[in-house]
Amino acid sequence: MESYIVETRALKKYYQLGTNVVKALDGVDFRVKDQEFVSIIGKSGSGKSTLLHMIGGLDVPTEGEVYIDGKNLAKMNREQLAVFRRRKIGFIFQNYNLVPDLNLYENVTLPIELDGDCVDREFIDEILNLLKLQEKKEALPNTLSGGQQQRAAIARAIASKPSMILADEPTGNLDTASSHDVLGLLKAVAGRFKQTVVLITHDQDIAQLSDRIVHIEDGRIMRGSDAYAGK
Ligand SMILES: Nc1ncnc2c1ncn2[C@@H]1O[C@H](COP(=O)(O)OP(=O)(O)OP(=O)(O)O)[C@@H](O)[C@H]1O
Repeated sequence: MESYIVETRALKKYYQLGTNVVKALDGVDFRVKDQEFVSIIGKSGSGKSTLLHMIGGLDVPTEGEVYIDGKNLAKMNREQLAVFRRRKIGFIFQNYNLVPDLNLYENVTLPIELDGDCVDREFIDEILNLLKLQEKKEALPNTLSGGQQQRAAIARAIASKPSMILADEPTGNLDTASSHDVLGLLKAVAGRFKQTVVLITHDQDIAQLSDRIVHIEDGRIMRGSDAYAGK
């Protein structure tokens, strides 16, 4: 049987708003193979972020299960889930989330330091080289361009050597040229370090850079858009 690094089964997330129920996810079976680069594409409000949050263990489903590397997230306690998130997953968000008082290098190594781990300086240098940030190591975030800040956020996500990168609209604040630049680099770096990438976008051009595109609409994966569906 094929094994997947990500597998959701009949995943549902409902929000009760007054007398209304918002079905953010309504029965999602989503699978990702190890080292795949998958884009999830869909309109605003279709459920993309909700799905990514469930995969990353940032939120709990109303029904259904999430398996990462064959492990059911619902079976983990808080502590195990926190360790799982830190070790396995690198998150990249649209607004970079860099710490303004720390320079680029310090931002990139912060999660490793917080985890009490040793910083692998050679590895960090290699990442910064690949992301074309070597010259900017000492720079504070507010002196960097949007593209540079997002590349710094990518470096930070990769620095702790997670097996999977979850990226929520990482190019949402960038112009077209920078978006392609950043995405191309993310793809190259993830390939180099054998990382799986799940990326959310509403931009068809960006999605084209991935190995596979999954369409989501009204909390459901559209028929035929998941290449593994029915297998
Ligand atoms: N905490 C919440 N409480 C109530 N409704 C929510 C909550 N979070 C999300 N929703 C609703 O769930 C649906 C899916 O939201 P989600 O953020 O996953 O969409 P999205 O596809 O990521 O949208 P966008 O592209 O605008 O970020 C939307 O209708 C949203 O309003």
